[in-house]
Amino acid sequence: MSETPNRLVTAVILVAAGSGQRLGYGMPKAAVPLGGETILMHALRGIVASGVASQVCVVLPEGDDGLRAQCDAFREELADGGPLLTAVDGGATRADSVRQGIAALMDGIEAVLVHDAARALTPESVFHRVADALAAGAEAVIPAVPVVDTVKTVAPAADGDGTVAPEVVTGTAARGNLRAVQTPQGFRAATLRDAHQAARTLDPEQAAAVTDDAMLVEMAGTPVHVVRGSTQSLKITTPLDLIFAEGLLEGPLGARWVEG
Ligand SMILES: Nc1ccn([C@@H]2O[C@H](COP(=O)(O)OP(=O)(O)OP(=O)(O)O)[C@@H](O)[C@H]2O)c(=O)n1
Ligand SMILES: C[C@](O)(CO)[C@H](O)COP(=O)(O)O
Repeated sequence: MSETPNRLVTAVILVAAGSGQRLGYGMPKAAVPLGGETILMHALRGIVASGVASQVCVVLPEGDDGLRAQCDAFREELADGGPLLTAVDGGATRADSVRQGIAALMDGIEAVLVHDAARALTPESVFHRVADALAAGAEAVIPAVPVVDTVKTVAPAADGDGTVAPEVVTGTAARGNLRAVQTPQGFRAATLRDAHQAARTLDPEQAAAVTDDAMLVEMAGTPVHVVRGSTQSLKITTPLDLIFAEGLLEGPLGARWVEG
């Protein structure tokens, strides 16, 4: 029978410095209320409950005293023996915010999980699958779920066709090979550091096309392994997503639904 290898000393970088434009609440998304707490607090509690982290490094909107106070209060709430909770200011892009988190990692961290605060309801089991794959020897691990829609590529319609519709289909992706990728994304600490260091040489157009940390590791030619994600790890991006998230918390049984 195979045994689960010992987990690596792990930090979770929780990126929460986004402005939440698409949610449209007029405040940073991490501060938006969800089931009586903020999105930030749901994300933080989920990470700590998973037990994978020796350090949690929260990356906040610069100068947001309210969210920083929530982190300070949570630090007090954590029992002795809980993870070190560090709070730092974020940057202009998600990748900049991740780099701010990397700079604040404590000595001795062997693995890093980068997690979106926007995926505030991620089940503990997903953290475990990512951490266990790293412990088993992977350098990079991402959680993902199968794509349920048919996905096509498009291009602007040629002159004349635009009177009918603005775009035409150029191809249909093979759905069996497609995965919708989530967070937490896990990496050996050196692998993540090197990938983000290399990303500093990208031109602005290339940098804008980088939408997750795994892409940077892929560019370095490092294999990125895939474990099962969860539909409960939805990224709260639009007002409809927030309605779904409220529904998960306030379901008919009055309990948080957990999809392992
Ligand atoms: N400069 C940024 C941009 C994003 N993020 C974080 O990255 C995650 C994914 O980003 P997204 O869901 O796009 O959040 P926002 O940038 O806040 O959303 P929007 O694009 O609608 O403004 C979020 O947890 C967000 O807080 C961050 O830490 N720093
Ligand atoms: C990292 C991510 O959550 C993986 O799906 C996603 O790419 C973040 O995208 P966003 O546009 O920054 O929300």
